[in-house]
Amino acid sequence: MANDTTESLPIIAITSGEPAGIGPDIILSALNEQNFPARLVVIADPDLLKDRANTLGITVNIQTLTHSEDVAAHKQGFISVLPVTLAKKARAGILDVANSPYVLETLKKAGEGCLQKRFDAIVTPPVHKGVLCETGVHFSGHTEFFQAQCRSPHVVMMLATETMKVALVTTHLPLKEVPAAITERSISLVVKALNKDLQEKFGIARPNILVCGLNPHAGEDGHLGREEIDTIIPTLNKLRQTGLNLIGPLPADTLFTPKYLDQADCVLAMYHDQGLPVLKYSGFGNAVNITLGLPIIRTSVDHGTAIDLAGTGKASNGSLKVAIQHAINMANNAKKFST
Ligand SMILES: NC(=O)c1ccc[n+]([C@@H]2O[C@H](COP(=O)([O-])OP(=O)(O)OC[C@H]3O[C@@H](n4cnc5c(N)ncnc54)[C@H](O)[C@@H]3O)[C@@H](O)[C@H]2O)c1
Ligand SMILES: N[C@H](C(=O)O)[C@H](O)COP(=O)(O)O
Repeated sequence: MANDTTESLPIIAITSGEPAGIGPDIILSALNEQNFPARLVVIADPDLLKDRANTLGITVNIQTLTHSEDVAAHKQGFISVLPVTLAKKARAGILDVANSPYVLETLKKAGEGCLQKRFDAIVTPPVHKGVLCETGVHFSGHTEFFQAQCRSPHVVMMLATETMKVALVTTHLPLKEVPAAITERSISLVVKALNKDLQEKFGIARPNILVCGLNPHAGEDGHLGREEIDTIIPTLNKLRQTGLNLIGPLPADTLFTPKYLDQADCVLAMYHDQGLPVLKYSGFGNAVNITLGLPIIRTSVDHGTAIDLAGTGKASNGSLKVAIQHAINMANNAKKFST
């Protein structure tokens, strides 16, 4: 039975991720190596975790919960599981579309639990977008999945290391669709949501946001593209008039240098592969992915399913540990704000 101290700990739901990937491996190793100051509920098939623990030679006590509320404070070596059953036994390293509904069900349960306040936050190990799409459901990312589930008008993907934060105007969009998606509306919604969450979730009173251009050399005065002149600059100017502290748009190739980064709390990139490769180069394996603009707290790892490493014991659990700790910190902060 939970005591007073236990009850003050946030309940963090952790989904299993793609069962053929490294999600189960890193959950087992992270929860086995470290005590987290929280109540952790892993939403997964308990047999998946037991099988993978055997494969990896990890000794862990896996307890199946009937009600998520019964979860005890996390202790190294103990894993509390809210069960969801796989359609087929998962094989490490071999994707099977038959298990895609299982993956979606774990996400759905985590989101519902958070919306119903049974969980304080969600942490998501990686899913494989391709095998989820093979079911016929279009799945472009957790970000968009939870946006739809929470009916949030606009969300922001932000990845962070200890020294750098990078947020995106567009998320999982084919490159050829990016220019049309860079509009006054999309930039304004993202900048406002980003500014608000940097203040409320990260305690930055007046965030400095460094904004990338879209085109090479930020359009070179219109000779290499007009999106800066037609859309980005006028939109940033309007936003500045509301008191926001925005720098740019600057050419993305030279913006990621200390001269500019030192002045900024966060970089806003126009598209996925403009911003994330820089962040991952600087901190892959220790960064966290945070979805801003949701009514719930959701963090994730900075890497994918690494199918080549599943079941080998070679996957790093660093980013998962960071994602869990961030979720705990954000949940504790949210509790402070609400009391
Ligand atoms: N949070 C998420 O759900 C998430 C994030 C990124 C990618 N993905 C998905 O993962 C799938 C595979 O993507 P990918 O191949 O581009 O990227 P990936 O991150 O799975 O793999 C890229 C490289 O990094 C290595 N790697 C990844 N994670 C590692 C870890 N924890 N420890 C050591 N090495 C690691 C892999 O072995 C591989 O060489 C795709 O479907 C993609 O959409 C999901
Ligand atoms: N864009 C993320 C990355 O490159 O790390 C990744 O695809 C995960 O996105 P979701 O959190 O939306 O699944």
